[in-house]
Amino acid sequence: MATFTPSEEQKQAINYNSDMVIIARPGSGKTSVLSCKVRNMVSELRPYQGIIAISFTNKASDELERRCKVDAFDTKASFFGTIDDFCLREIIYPFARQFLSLAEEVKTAKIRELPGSLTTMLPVTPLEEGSITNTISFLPFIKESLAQGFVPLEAVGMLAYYVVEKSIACKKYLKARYKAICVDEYQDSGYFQHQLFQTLKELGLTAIAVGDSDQSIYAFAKKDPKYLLALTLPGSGFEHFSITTNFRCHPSINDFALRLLNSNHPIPPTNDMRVFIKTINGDQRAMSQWLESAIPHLMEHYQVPSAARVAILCRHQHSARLIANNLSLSHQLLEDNPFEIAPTIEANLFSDLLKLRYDPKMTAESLIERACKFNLSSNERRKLRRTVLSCRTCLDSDLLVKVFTAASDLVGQKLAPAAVTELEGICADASKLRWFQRPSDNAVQIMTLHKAKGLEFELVFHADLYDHVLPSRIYPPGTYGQVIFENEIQCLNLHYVGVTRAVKACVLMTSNYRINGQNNVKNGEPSQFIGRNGAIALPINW
Ligand SMILES: Nc1ncnc2c1ncn2[C@@H]1O[C@H](COP(=O)(O)OP(=O)(O)OP(=O)(O)O)[C@@H](O)[C@H]1O
Repeated sequence: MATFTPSEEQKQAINYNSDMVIIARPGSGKTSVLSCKVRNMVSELRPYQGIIAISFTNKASDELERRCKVDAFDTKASFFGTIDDFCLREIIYPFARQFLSLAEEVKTAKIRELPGSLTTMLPVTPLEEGSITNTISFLPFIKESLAQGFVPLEAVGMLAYYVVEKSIACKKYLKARYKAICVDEYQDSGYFQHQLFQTLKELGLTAIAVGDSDQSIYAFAKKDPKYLLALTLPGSGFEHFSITTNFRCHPSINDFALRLLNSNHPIPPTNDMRVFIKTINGDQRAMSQWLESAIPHLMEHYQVPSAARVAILCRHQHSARLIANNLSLSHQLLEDNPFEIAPTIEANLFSDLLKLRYDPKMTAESLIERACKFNLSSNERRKLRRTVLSCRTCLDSDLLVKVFTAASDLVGQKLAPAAVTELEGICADASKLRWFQRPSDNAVQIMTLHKAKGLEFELVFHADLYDHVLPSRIYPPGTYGQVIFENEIQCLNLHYVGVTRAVKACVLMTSNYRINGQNNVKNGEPSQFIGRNGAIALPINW
């Protein structure tokens, strides 16, 4: 923290001590601001109290936690994790039993994994359209799922809100234990997350929301920036702050990105333009060939010290895989592992324990804290630490048993055997274990734009800039011949997120052919976003 000297805007946001909403542009230091705020607030608390710090992904949460704990700072009984983690660990598991009958062993499951006898109980209205007023119609399904030992993942928010509303003990606990709630990436909040946030504020917790509606990219999952915007309206009860200076990107990248969103954003003349465009003759495979020489060349030119600071970002996973398969430079392709696709409590624990095996910087203590094991005797704590650390030191042949045992001990109950099916497959396959290893210093990072959210790289190659891909199109009946984009603003936000990941230079990439998700070769027409609002990238002709 010693190296962080806040700007005036950042200082104002750090020093304000009540309910607030911070609109933070890309690279404007929201993680730095949030960690400062958390540390300031925690200093005033008793040892058994803490702050709820919610991030969108475990990766973002780890980063916030790491920054808060710099110099062995004691964050007391604070909670760092995702909203689903919080709902399950702090609300549903401890309090739902008070008035709902739960099976002895309960595990989270996606609706598609539930037995048909349960899913037939779902009402016609999809769960994503659940609200306070129609919760009652979902209750028979939720109650029966719990009785049979399942918490339906899609209903976690609804159930948590229902439990908080019904349980006085839960309200008292949350009020006594936590003094504030900070939610990062609020633009990607859903309905019940927003309701819960407001309820915690009404309970007396200081409520802090941070986000940027221009980085909203999860509308397909029913997340909506309208909840963030509602907090900025007069009368919302939230003081509104903005932090606008982009400390990450070269000024020419920042101006280019802002011009994409706003046709009036001025672009000052520069002889050091850092947004480029390369049109490849061929498809994604030819793109890989060009990248073979372009990456080392631009790394040298911009003095990028390691290939891990270089990213190739794609709209779709199949494109990322295609580029990776044809790139002989050392690279790491970030793929969705099954634990990320269905982030149950068990899945998160397995994932963390496997990461701990390969990452010497991760501590057993951080996993114990994440599991909210605060009331252990020093003997119990030592024993648990040993069990967790055995996942790092054991032989490959013992990995499955060690991870399963450590996860069960962290949860405090033996996990259901069904939870280990994925784990078995992963522990037995060296190529799958690579998902959990830290990126090597000399591997170019290849991932989707969604995965790049919240990350930064010195050099970014932003691929998939094709018509039909970014933006994608829809063809409603009776609109033959018309060009209709599918959620153009979300597509634009995704492009904006991609460009603003770059610190030193960003290369936009398109090609005259493209291979689609069905492996068919199509004509590659350039994306409508290229040149949008007069944001002109410098062509690369070599
Ligand atoms: N006051 C400051 N002075 C100099 N550098 C800063 C300052 N604040 C933040 N930074 C740097 O700017 C970069 C972006 O900060 P951070 O990662 O916190 O941004 P962010 O707002 O979380 O970004 P995004 O929303 O795009 O993910 C980091 O490298 C950080 O160290």
